[in-house]
Amino acid sequence: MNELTEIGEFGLIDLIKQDTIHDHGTVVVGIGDDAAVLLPTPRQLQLLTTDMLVESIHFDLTMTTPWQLGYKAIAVNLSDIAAMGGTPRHAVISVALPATTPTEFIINLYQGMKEICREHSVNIVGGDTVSSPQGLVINVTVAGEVEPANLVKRSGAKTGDIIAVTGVLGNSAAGLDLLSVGEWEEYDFAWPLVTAHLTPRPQVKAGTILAAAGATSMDDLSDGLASESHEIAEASNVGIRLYAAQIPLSAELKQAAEKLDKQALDYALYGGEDFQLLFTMEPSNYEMLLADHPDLQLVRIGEIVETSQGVTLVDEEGGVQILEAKGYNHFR
Ligand SMILES: Nc1ncnc2c1ncn2[C@@H]1O[C@H](COP(=O)(O)OP(=O)(O)O)[C@@H](O)[C@H]1O
Ligand SMILES: Cc1ncc(C[n+]2csc(CCOP(=O)(O)OP(=O)(O)O)c2C)c(N)n1
Ligand SMILES: [Mg+2]
Ligand SMILES: [Mg+2]
Ligand SMILES: [Mg+2]
Repeated sequence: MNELTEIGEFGLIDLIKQDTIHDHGTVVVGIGDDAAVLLPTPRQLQLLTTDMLVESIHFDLTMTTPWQLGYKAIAVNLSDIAAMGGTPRHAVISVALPATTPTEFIINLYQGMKEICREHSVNIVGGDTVSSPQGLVINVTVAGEVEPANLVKRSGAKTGDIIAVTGVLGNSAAGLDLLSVGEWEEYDFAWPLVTAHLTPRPQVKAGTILAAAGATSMDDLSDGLASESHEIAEASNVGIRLYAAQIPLSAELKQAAEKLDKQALDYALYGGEDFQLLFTMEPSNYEMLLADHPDLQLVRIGEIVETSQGVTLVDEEGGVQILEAKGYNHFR
């Protein structure tokens, strides 16, 4: 059992099918028919999101194990459900595989996917498997649910709201740079950064707590703080003022930045793939949230201002500069 040519498409699907359903009550039909059949929770809004990972664009097989890649492919999608205040329920997974892919690779890829699905009780209810003439492509679609009152869009930020994040930023991008340079095992600061990049933890629990606490807008940080701040500013028709000194940077990121001759703050602003949540909230609600949830690593990084002020960054000396919307952008 070495290459896919030996077991074929259907043999592969049989291998994938095991351990995919956690919530039998909501899956009427899972893998094995023409479509999955799902039972939605009454009076909940249905969320549907999809993100694709393409070899050489989103991952490099010399830097990641298949298990880590599978974990991340699901994680980035759960992150988008989290950013709406929702709970992920079901996933469909499509893979385009070069025919020379070892069967072992696919098994490990799915083990990574199944691990994170187990952590979040997400059912894998279907997918598609095709051959690829060149490079591996993984597309995941996740369905989730949210109470109508807890839905958080990008568009609800109001002047006077605080803007905050759920954890440190920049680790993932620095991790990618360390992986690209190689020999990162030599540095004791590298591990949390490389881990943040290869197996990001989607902030699903935090997302539901923030939603219930009255977040007025929310977005997940896939493209970097600068870019996602602009997304919220535009969708909400507001301005945003961020304070460089308040942006949470890990000690490991600072060490890595020094080693790589880069600015730690630049990783946080423009790096992307941190998959923390960026959200806005009325200050009084935020104070209550902090008191009720010391378990969350929330950090206030700025405030919502008038639209005319645009999106700005206050530097450590108090100087105000326009924050460009640069970050990860396909095709640019
Ligand atoms: N090819 C596409 N066809 C239809 N909608 C798309 C396509 N690509 C992106 N979108 C939509 O555009 C919006 C922004 O996409 P994206 O930047 O990928 O969001 P996110 O950063 O949350 O993953 C989303 O509503 C997404 O569903
Ligand atoms: C080999 C490799 N090169 C570069 C990157 C960096 N990178 C690729 S895509 C991306 C942004 C996030 O991906 P995208 O498809 O834009 O996700 P979305 O915003 O739709 O969630 C970043 C930072 C990477 N992860 N791996
Ligand atoms: Mg997307
Ligand atoms: Mg996304
Ligand atoms: Mg993007």
